[in-house]
Formats: sequence, C-alpha cells, structure tokens
Amino acid sequence: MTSSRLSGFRDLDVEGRRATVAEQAGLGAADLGVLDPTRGLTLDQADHMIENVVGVMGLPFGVATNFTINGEDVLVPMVTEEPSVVAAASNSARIARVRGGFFTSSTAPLMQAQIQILGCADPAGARVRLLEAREELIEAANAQDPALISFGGGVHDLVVRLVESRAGTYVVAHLVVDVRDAMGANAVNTMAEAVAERAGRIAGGRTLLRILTNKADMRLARARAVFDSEALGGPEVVENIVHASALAESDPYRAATHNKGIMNGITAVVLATGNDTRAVEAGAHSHAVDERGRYAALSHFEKDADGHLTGVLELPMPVGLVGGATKVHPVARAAVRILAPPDARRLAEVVVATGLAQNLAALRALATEGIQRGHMSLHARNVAVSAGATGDEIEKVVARLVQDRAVRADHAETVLAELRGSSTPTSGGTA
Ligand SMILES: CC(C)(COP(=O)([O-])OP(=O)([O-])OC[C@H]1O[C@@H](n2cnc3c(N)ncnc32)[C@H](O)[C@@H]1OP(=O)([O-])[O-])[C@@H](O)C(=O)NCCC(=O)NCCSC(=O)C[C@@](C)(O)CC(=O)[O-]
Ligand SMILES: NC(=O)C1=CN([C@@H]2O[C@H](COP(=O)(O)OP(=O)(O)OC[C@H]3O[C@@H](n4cnc5c(N)ncnc54)[C@H](OP(=O)(O)O)[C@@H]3O)[C@@H](O)[C@H]2O)C=CC1
Repeated sequence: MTSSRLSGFRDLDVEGRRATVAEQAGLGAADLGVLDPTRGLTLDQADHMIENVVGVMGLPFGVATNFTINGEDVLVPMVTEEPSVVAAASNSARIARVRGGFFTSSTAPLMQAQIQILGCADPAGARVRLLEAREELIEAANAQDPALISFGGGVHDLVVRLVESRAGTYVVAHLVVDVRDAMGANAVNTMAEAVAERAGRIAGGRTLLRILTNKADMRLARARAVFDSEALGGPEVVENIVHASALAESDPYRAATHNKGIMNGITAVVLATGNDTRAVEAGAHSHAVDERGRYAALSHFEKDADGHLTGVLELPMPVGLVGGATKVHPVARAAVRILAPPDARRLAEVVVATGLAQNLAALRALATEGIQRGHMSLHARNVAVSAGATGDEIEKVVARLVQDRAVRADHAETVLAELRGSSTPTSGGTA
C-alpha cells in the first residue's frame, strides 16, 4: 500500500474507485472484479453456504480511506447498509493521521470451550481431579486437530471453574486453545466434544454442554490514537468529547448508543471479511460489563498532557482468515486481499482501530454540531431514491433536502414534483 490518503476518492465513479483501490493495494484490476454485483457470490456458492437458499442479498461494499496503523497505510473494507459510516471512519482516520494514526496490539489468539459437568458429589474435589488430568485431557484434545498443531496452535491450558446456579453447582472445564489464524469455533467445539465424556468420568458427573464461549476475554485486541486538538476543532471540542466519554462510562443508557457507534465500524469490517458478526458482537457486549457488573462504554477518551485527545478501545476480537465464509465467499476474499493482513491478529487489530475511528467521528459530531447535519446529508440520498428520484434528479433533490434542513420523504416527493414541473407530489419509488 503506497498511501491510504486518497484525496478526491469519494468524487470518483465506482469504476474509478475500484481501479484506485486495486492500484494502491497492489492488486490487478481483475482481483476486484468480484465486487461487481453480477460477479460476486453465485447462487450455487450461496446454496452451499446456508440452508433453504432462494437468493442472494447485496449490500454496499466501501473502503475507508486515510488509515495509518502502526505506521503502515491501509484501506479498510467495510460492508454496511448505513449511510455516513464509511465517511465517518475516513474522517476520523484523517484526523488521527496528524499524530501518527492508530497504534494496536493484541493477545495470542486464545479461544475457550466450556464443558459443563452436572451432579458431581464433590465439586471441589472434581475440580482438582480434572486439573490433575490436565496433560491427558490436553493430549486427547490436541489429537483432534493435527493441522492446527502443525501451525503452532493447540490446547494451551485447562481451567476449571465452579459455577453456582439455581439448579445446583456445576463444574465447568475450559479448554483454552490457541487457534492461530482461525476464528476457532469449529476447532474448539470438536475438541470439547472429544474429551467431554472422559472429563465427566474424572469429575464423577454427567456432561451436558460442550461449546465455545463467546466471552473471548483471552483474545483481546486494542487500538489507541491521539487526536490533535486543533484538527478536532479546538480545546473546547476535546473537553466536550471527554465529557461525552465520561457519560458513557457511567450511564448504561448512553453506553449502549456509544457502543453501537463503535460497532458501526467493527461489524462493517467483520462482515466485509466474511467473519461471524454475532460472535464478535456477543464478545463485545459481554466485555462491556465492568468489574462492578455494570454495562459501560468499551472505549475511553481523555485529554493528554499536551491538550490533545487520546482514545483507547480494547475488546475480544475472534476473527479468522482461514475458515467459515472468509474462505468461500469471493467478496470476503477480495476484502482480505485489499487488507492483506499477515495473520488473524493483525486483522483483529485493524477491526478494533476502525471501531475506535468510528466512535470518535460520532462523538465529535455529537460534541459539536450534532449528528444530523453530517449523517442526514448522506442519508438524504436514500430518501431521494425512495421518493422516486433517478439519475441527475438524486443530487438535485439531496441538495434541496439538506438546504431546507428537511430530510423527509414527504419533502423529497414535493421537491421531486417541483423538479418535474408537476404540482402533485410523486408517491415513493413509483416514478
Ligand atoms: C459525515 C461526516 C464525515 C461529514 O463531515 P464533514 O466535516 O462535513 O466532511 P468533509 O467534507 O469536511 O470531509 C472530511 C473527511 O470526511 C470524509 N468524508 C466526508 N464525506 C464523505 C463522503 N461523502 N464520502 C467519503 N468520505 C467522506 C473524508 O475522509 C473527508 O476528508 P478527505 O479524505 O476527503 O480529505 C461527519 O459529519 C461525521 O463524521 N459524522 C459522524 C457520522 C456517524 O457517526 N455516522 C454513523 C451513524 S449515526 C449512529 O449510528 C451512531 C451514533 C451517532 O448514535 C453513535 C453515538 O451516539 O455515539
Ligand atoms: N458460538 C459461536 O460463535 C459459533 C460459531 N461457529 C462458526 O464457526 C466458524 C469458525 O470456525 P473455525 O474453527 O474458525 O473454522 P474452520 O473449522 O473452518 O477452520 C479452522 C480449521 O482450519 C484449519 N487451518 C488451516 N490453516 C490454519 C491456520 N493458519 N490457523 C488455524 N487453523 C488453520 C485447521 O485445521 P484443519 O485443516 O484440520 O481443518 C483448523 O481447525 C464460523 O463460521 C462461525 O460462524 C460455529 C459454532 C458456534
């Protein structure tokens, strides 16, 4: 990647943008041909992915510009139905660049599978017996996935917890598995199922659930950035964003929306790369519960000693490069080619950096002019099209809706009727 700072990129047509991305990412133009809606996922491929297939649904695939992560420029592929998300991520990344962009780190890719054991007469004793059998259980689990072992992964540890419930005490054994470049659900579930019966016998109970936990708190990725005070709009903006962050750290009503803003970025990259959005979302929301049991903001913003804004975001990021839809979906493969991450950890870090960028853009808008001007002026295109505008009419209707500060379907229909020289408003989408 030569540069992600692509001035004027948004003003190109789709073909022009695609050629620019291919050039910047060092790809041949044909590599991104699958992004053409007529050449993406085929019905036959879809029919092999899920059940009862009757079609394929398209979603917009964009790239966020301006990202520098650990000193390297990268174009970030994003799939989302929501207007202003890609613009917002690009906008924040542009501001972050002033002070070096995003800096990221991550833990080893450790996923955990749980084995629930019921009816142990002596749960404390069962726990210790299981820990005594650690080597035997790890060896049996590792035997399930020689490929993973050959890549340097495999079971890393055995942890045993006692969980009190309204139905009694459960002994819950966790296989902690280094899944390397996989998301890892299938790999760890296979291992848990293979050793569960033996674990139950050692514990003196009956095994029930054998499944990974989506609270992937041993597989964390982090991003931080310094957002220049002047580029943000001055010291007052920094102050206001700190207050916005503080409210989200203390008030679950605000935290839910704050975190939704983060997930605008995260889910878009996870989806673009064919990863499991629900697994990432479940992990994120479980991580948002703080040590006092309260749901809180995932990110934190502070003013640094020089008066600039620092932002940090850390959360579980179970994304892979080798399994699931990432491997079979042609568009997901194109997204991975654009990003070219050397491994799944790097992909996880890019996802979290995008989440932080997305969060900052929304907070900056909220802490200054409000969300509606920037968001609604991009949303206005949807409204214009829903009202029936086509071709050149779309931009003309958008301009009027924004100018009149009335991004509404009824107003779009009135404006469209005026443009067409008719006094009767069009009725949505039928023109
Ligand atoms: C929308 C902007 C970016 C406009 O911001 P602006 O300052 O009017 O834009 P600008 O024209 O000055 O451009 C600034 C940069 O933004 C990018 N940009 C700007 N426009 C485009 C575009 N059309 N296409 C592509 N990129 C665009 C682009 O990078 C550009 O720089 P350049 O690279 O061109 O030199 C700004 O108002 C913003 O960041 N708003 C936040 C929008 C947002 O967060 N949307 C998410 C939906 S709202 C929501 O779901 C979550 C929320 C808000 O509730 C979360 C929360 O409460 O915390
Ligand atoms: N609760 C949840 O989140 C659940 C999620 N899922 C789904 O599971 C899927 C992901 O499972 P996952 O285990 O990642 O997928 P896969 O089983 O498709 O891929 C993992 C396998 O890929 C092989 N592999 C090849 N190269 C590598 C490498 N470099 N690093 C690691 N493994 C490598 C390994 O062995 P080998 O070659 O022997 O295959 C490994 O076991 C997703 O589709 C997800 O939706 C499923 C159940 C529950």
